[in-house]
Amino acid sequence: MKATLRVDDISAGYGRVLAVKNLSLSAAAGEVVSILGRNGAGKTTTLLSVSGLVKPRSGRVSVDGTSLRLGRPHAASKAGLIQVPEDRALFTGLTVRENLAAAGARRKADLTMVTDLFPELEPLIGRRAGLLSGGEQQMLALARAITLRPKVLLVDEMSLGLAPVVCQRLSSVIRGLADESGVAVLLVEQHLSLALEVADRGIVLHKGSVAMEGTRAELTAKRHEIESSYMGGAGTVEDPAA
Ligand SMILES: Nc1ncnc2c1ncn2[C@@H]1O[C@H](COP(=O)(O)OP(=O)(O)OP(=O)(O)O)[C@@H](O)[C@H]1O
Repeated sequence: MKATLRVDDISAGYGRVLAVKNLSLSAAAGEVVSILGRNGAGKTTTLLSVSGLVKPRSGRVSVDGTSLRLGRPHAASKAGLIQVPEDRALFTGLTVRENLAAAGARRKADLTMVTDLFPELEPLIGRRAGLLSGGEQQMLALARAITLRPKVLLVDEMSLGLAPVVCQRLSSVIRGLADESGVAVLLVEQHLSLALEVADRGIVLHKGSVAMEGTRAELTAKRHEIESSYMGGAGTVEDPAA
């Protein structure tokens, strides 16, 4: 399968901390790839390296075979790499409609697309984002990213703090987006069963490196090992100079 997103041998970090080491991954159109691992394993840094918000020290990120200049978020989004940030980054004092407009989704077709995907948001369109529930806020954050028509959607910790039923709802939208619109998805997820349910493939990070990777079936067969060795507890990379 031809990769839409290809990440080759990237290393990235902060000061003396090397958070991601020689990491490679790919995602094809219509494929959902989960990035798993415990706190500090390097999942968010991987996404930020792809979306250009962190500049990797080395390596290559390409979309449809074209290399991107590293550390350029605007170029990354123009190339179709759209990130849903972990903290949702909504304007809480603005309405749902205004939040969408601020992201460039002003046309009627954009709003129709959002309410088709998330009918739950339709009656809330004039409500301030700060008054929405956590699940509704996450729907809005996801909707906002989708209206930018991503080739590759980068989703960070979507399920954090949300009820299981809301997580199921969000992951079914993500699955639908991949299946019906051919969007490639990189999904950072702490919730193993949710990640395995929605993903086609997954990679497990440990201390900034890929410790395991496989298809959903392969990772599901190893879920106990993943859980005991690579999820929960601290997996933070050590500062070599500390
Ligand atoms: N802004 C930063 N400055 C310095 N170190 C950082 C920064 N952000 C992350 N780190 C460190 O980089 C390493 C990887 O962090 P990262 O956030 O990528 O991991 P993660 O797997 O996404 O963890 P979490 O699930 O807690 O978000 C950790 O050691 C973390 O402490």
